Amino acid sequence: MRPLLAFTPGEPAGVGPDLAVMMAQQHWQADIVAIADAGLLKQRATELNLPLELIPYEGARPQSPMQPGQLLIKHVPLAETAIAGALNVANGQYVVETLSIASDGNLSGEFDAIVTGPVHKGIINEAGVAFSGHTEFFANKADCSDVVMMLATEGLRVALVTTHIPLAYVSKAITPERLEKIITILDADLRQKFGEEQPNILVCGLNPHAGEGGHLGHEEETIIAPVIRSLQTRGMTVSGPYPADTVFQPKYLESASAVVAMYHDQGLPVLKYKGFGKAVNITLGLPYIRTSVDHGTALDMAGSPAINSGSCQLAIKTAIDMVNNSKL
Ligand SMILES: NC(=O)c1ccc[n+]([C@@H]2O[C@H](COP(=O)([O-])OP(=O)(O)OC[C@H]3O[C@@H](n4cnc5c(N)ncnc54)[C@H](O)[C@@H]3O)[C@@H](O)[C@H]2O)c1
Ligand SMILES: N[C@H](C(=O)O)[C@H](O)COP(=O)(O)O
Repeated sequence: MRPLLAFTPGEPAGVGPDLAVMMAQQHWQADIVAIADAGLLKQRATELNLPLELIPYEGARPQSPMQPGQLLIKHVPLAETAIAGALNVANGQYVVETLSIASDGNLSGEFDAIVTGPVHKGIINEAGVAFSGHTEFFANKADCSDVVMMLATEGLRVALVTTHIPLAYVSKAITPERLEKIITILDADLRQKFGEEQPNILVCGLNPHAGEGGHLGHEEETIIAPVIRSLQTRGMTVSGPYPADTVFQPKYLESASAVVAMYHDQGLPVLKYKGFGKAVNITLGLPYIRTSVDHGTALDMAGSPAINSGSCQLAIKTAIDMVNNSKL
């Protein structure tokens, strides 16, 4: 059976609606349902001068695949007409509503995966919804206390121990329990969803030079190294803590399945420098598959044919591959 994916374009003033129109021009080995305002997608198709026939999705898988230029749509109305590039707090709830529908549909088994376009975290908060990111939102909706944000590009995967929290909170958030859960989820999903027989996981330290033997911080000696030793005794191939400024070199990465970074901006700038526009964001540990683009709302590019849709294409392809791998 062909996978059925839910696609949420995200922020209506950003590039997400354009990405929905662009990806509808391609033939996919899956059926894709956009969960969005139908008029918004039509408007962007006109701005991009691309054909778009929206086929209402009634809850049943289509009999035959969509043709290029066609897209299944589950219509969710905007509060106000969206203007490309102009955030509107009135539409903040709309974005959250599309994510909720996608989440519910995946939890019930209606969809096989969610692929998300970029949201603007700030405007959703201004709309009165406490929101730090899709990762945390979907984890909460699925009642998962721990999930893993992993970004992947050719030759590098980076998984994060902490995600969207202020830097000032990071050290306290790195507990032995959390670190052990994150690496355990990563190891399990690399096996189950990426077909790795014995994942090789490299773990960064938190402090400069991985604490320099305790002279520049103690988290390596008190938390990270003991967790690594404990996981090694459980048969995992996990090593570190490595200084984050030296681990990202071919000597280490050539045999690595993933690098575990302690916080968002320890790992993601390296990943995005290597592969921005060619990377995918994957949430591990959810009861369903979720992938996303590697970029934000790019308000300055909304409605422009110069948008790079590479990451969106990779996010869809990765979701399809993961669904198919999970069925093996
Ligand atoms: N997946 C997501 O939902 C996601 C990911 C990252 C950031 N964000 C959010 O996006 C908002 C804006 O963040 P930002 O400005 O730091 O990053 P951004 O990725 O939106 O933009 C950074 C730069 O990259 C360019 N760019 C980004 N995507 C592009 C594309 N597909 N094609 C061409 N150029 C592109 C932009 O024009 C801009 O110059 C923030 O609210 C942030 O939290 C969301
Ligand atoms: N941390 C992600 C990135 O930098 O690409 C981004 O903010 C999206 O995260 P969510 O998938 O949790 O929204």
